[in-house]
Amino acid sequence: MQARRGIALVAHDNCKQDMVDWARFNRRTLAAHRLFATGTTGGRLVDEVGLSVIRLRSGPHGGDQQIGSRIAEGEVDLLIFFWDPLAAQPHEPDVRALLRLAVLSNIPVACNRASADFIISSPLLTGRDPWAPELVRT
Ligand SMILES: O=C(CO)COP(=O)(O)O
Repeated sequence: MQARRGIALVAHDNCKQDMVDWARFNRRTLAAHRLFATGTTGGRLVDEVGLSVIRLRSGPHGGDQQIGSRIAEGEVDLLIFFWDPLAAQPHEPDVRALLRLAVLSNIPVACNRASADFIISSPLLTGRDPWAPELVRT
């Protein structure tokens, strides 16, 4: 049984469908952890994926800063943040501050699906031992 981790999920508007699809695919693993999300992202994860999520404010209204404070308090162990590289955000300073704090706190951060796939398949999250005898081909 894996330890229950705090996972923060955040996506900018053009990336929200990606986040929903990714979370749906990884629903079982995610559901075993304590999930935090910014407002709109969290709403979609609750409504469309059926996950239980601690919803904070919407990003432009302070949600990124709230996630940052949860990181500073040690409640968030990893951040999945699908930020949009093609659109300017009105709350860009908050986005930068969140990413800065995540790096400073040395928690894993995934900013796209490929990285998120690596992190979510970690034995630290799945509880599956990759060297378990039944998984090792001889
Ligand atoms: O803006 C965001 C992250 O910077 C995300 O906020 P929402 O999930 O409320 O759209």
